[in-house]
Amino acid sequence: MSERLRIALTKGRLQDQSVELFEAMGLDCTPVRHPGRRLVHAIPNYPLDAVLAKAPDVITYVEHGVCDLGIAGKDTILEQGKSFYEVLDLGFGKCRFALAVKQGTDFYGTYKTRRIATKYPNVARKFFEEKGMDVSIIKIEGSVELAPILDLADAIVDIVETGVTLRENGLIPIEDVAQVSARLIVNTASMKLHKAVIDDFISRCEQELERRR
Ligand SMILES: Nc1ncnc2c1ncn2[C@@H]1O[C@H](COP(=O)(O)OP(=O)(O)OP(=O)(O)O)[C@@H](O)[C@H]1O
Ligand SMILES: O=P(O)(O)OC[C@H]1O[C@H](OP(=O)(O)OP(=O)(O)O)[C@H](O)[C@@H]1O
Repeated sequence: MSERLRIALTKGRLQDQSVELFEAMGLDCTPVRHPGRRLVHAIPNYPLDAVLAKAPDVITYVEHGVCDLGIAGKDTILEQGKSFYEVLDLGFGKCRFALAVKQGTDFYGTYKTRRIATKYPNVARKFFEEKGMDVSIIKIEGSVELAPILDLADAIVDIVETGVTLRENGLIPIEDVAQVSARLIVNTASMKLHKAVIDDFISRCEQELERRR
């Protein structure tokens, strides 16, 4: 295996668990554990460079083929589309997309066009299209729970993990939209060009995931 692969890791919540997975697979992740401000790190004992990127950019880098592999949440994958292979559910970063409203709101009991605030407009649009409901989507960049409080929106579609953020802001989930967890994704051309090393990487991942079951 002479060629080196490049993997884009989602910075933030998924980063530590990605590194723990790699270490359990036998990869020396010392450089990624102490990144400083560096964004690219060579794995010394495996032909792999790890790139630290924001979630939507992980998808962009893999789709463009400048990274062969990526780890991204299913939330980002559902939002951004997928012209890549999604090969493994990595079993961490578990949360869900939910539709949530202010406590006491009868969301379905009106004929008015509902206003939906979300960081994930494509996911929200598809969810309501499948219900045949006409809604107005308002894109928010974060702390989406503010939108119903400020009366900008009738409901939100957002990630829920423990439910604490909803609860502390007087909101309740009324419907699940989709389950979310971290996924391993692969560029379609890389899968052919670097088949041996990518197969090796995937099978190491699978062995570790199997051991965890
Ligand atoms: N409670 C949670 N809230 C948000 N994302 C979560 C949660 N639990 C797991 N995740 C996963 O972690 C990924 C990265 O989330 P993280 O909040 O670190 O970055 P982000 O959504 O880009 O936020 P920020 O812009 O604040 O960095 C999400 O795309 C999702 O797949
Ligand atoms: O159910 P919980 O465990 O409370 O987690 C869910 C919250 O975490 C995420 O927000 P994040 O911290 O990423 O900040 P953001 O809203 O600015 O994206 C998400 O958007 C929810 O607000």
